[in-house]
Amino acid sequence: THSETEKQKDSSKFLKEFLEEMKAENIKQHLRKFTQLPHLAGTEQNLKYAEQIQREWQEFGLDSVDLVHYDVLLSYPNKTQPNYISIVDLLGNEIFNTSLAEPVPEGYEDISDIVPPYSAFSAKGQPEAELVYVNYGRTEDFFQLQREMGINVTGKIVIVRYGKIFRGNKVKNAILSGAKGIIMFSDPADYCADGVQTYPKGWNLPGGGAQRGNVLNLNGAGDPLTPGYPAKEYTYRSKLEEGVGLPKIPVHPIGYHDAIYLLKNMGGPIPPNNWKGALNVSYRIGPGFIDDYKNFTVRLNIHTNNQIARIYNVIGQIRGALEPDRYVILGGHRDAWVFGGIDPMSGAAVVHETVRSAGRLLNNGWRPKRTIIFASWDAEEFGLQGSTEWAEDNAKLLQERAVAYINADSAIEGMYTLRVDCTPSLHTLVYDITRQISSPEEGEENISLYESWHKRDNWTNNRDAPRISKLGSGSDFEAYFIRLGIASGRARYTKDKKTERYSSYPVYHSVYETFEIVDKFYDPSFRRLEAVARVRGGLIFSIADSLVLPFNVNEYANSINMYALSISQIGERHPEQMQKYDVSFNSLFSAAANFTAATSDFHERLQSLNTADPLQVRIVNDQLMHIIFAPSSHNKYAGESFPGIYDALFDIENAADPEKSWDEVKRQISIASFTVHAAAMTLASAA
Ligand SMILES: O=C(O)CC[C@H](NS(=O)(=O)N[C@@H](CC(=O)O)C(=O)O)C(=O)O
Ligand SMILES: [Zn+2]
Ligand SMILES: [Zn+2]
Repeated sequence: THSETEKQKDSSKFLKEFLEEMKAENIKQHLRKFTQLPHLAGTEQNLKYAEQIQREWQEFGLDSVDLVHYDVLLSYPNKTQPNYISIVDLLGNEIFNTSLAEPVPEGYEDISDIVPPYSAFSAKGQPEAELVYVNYGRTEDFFQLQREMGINVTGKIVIVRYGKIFRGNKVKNAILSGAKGIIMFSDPADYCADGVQTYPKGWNLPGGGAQRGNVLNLNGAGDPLTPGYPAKEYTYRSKLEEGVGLPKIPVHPIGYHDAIYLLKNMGGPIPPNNWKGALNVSYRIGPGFIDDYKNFTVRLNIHTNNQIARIYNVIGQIRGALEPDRYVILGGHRDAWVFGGIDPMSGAAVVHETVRSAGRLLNNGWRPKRTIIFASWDAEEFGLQGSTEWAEDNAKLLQERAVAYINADSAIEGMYTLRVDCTPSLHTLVYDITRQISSPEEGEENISLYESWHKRDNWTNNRDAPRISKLGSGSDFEAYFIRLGIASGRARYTKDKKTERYSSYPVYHSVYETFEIVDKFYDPSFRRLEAVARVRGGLIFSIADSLVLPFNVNEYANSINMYALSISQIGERHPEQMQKYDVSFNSLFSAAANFTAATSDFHERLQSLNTADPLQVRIVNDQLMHIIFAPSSHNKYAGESFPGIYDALFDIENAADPEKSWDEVKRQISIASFTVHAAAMTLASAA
């Protein structure tokens, strides 16, 4: 009886109510409530928070809320044998030791169970060697050290600064270069913004602060002992030492007060200027110390234990009224290194308010067409464990039924504007939603978030719209986007990338990530978090409640053509080899052209779709469900398009066997071409 237009009107009425209901003040209370105590994955307190979230989501009115547990490999410092780094003299006497903990922020002096800074999953050991400084420890930095400076790090301990790429890639590069240990430090150049004071007077990292984090190279494996399968009680586990992605050498993080002692006495060549940080040292490369330090070396003392622990996901559901077997997922992690004031609880507080608002709407008679799943993941900091295990556990169902995944990790990393990374088919929806949300900025009450974002971060190349980036990895969407191919996205408030060059945010993964750092500096009005809640919530609502999925396949075609052009341009840098080995991108270009034709044909048919025929609508929606991408092999945080071709072309000018390397390029081009053709076929008319 209710015509489609009537239904559409109801849905947009409910969407408006849903967004209005989310309040800054509530988000502030949620954040305060869940950041008073350290809640590291695998600890009692993190289970208590899981049970509290389960209770409150039930009270908010969700249809069901369950705790789902897995037994995964985690990693903790040894409480009786703390980790530290020493400078030792010829007799092995420790003449300098790094700190064992960060100075506790005021107001938190009575808190116990603050895990000291450590590199989770580091190997145990006490290697002793000369230091070599290798900038950010990126692939290009090690190339420069070895190829231009002729310095070999075999048997040495490398010291690198945090920033630019995922720390697991730095460790992998050090191992591949033969180092027997690696130290990572936070340099003020990367973890202190100009003109800002250190916490608690400002939001910069204090000299005694350090960045915790895992140093795995999992390539999506989740639990290192049960790759590909959920870590349930019955699951077969490999031996501890055979776990996937575990580093073979000791790793440890330090702050810049300690780093100065290790760097200031180093000898060897002065580095290029772009290797220099902001400390008052020469950043000489080594190996080893000079002057009265010349007989001293450095020793890592790492006693960290890898151990299996139980983790808990909270899974809440609102059953769909029309298509209960189609899932829209909003997932963010709950486990923190310490208090998690930004990472992840600024995101978890946003999820809490989204669930509360959805529960209110359910009470007022609304029910989404498709099922909405809310997830509070555990052990994300230990390698995306909770989200990956649940994806492995439910792979079959999710492959067939999940239509979209929106991530809900930290909701703020800066005070400048919105940041969105998502699959191309979601671009149009993101712009549509942000036009319906008011800007959170002072004095911008009458303009939309879209306009505020557009003004501050316009797409640089040929496009007059707010910039949207490719998805990388480094958070819980990985298994859903990369492994299961589900359309995914993430949104948060960010810094001005044009000026603020430091990496992530200064207090990232330190004890100084408290409720206060958000309340005093990042978002005193909590309007920014309210705006992010409305973006994430608006996406979930629209995808769950629309008749035809709001995915724009033409956006997809534009991106595929752009990616094909840019990957071919990397190949074209070597015209003679391409000629010699008969390498061509034509098959990729014609696949992209075929895909473009299929998407515009599909878009045409969509205009004349008989929306009153549920079967026709279902067929079209199923075609809209599936997509292609992967994290960069050199930086897990970065997204790479046509990653197979990109990796085959990487550094090919230095290939040991050019014919073999160019042959691999040809193989990867054909795989990519097939994948694009397959995507085109899913869109072809089902008749
Ligand atoms: O193991 C992984 O893949 C990532 C784990 C963990 N991710 S996280 O710090 O919670 N997420 C961060 C990662 C990042 O800085 O981009 C974020 O999304 O802001 C990390 O980067 O140490
Ligand atoms: Zn984190
Ligand atoms: Zn996080």
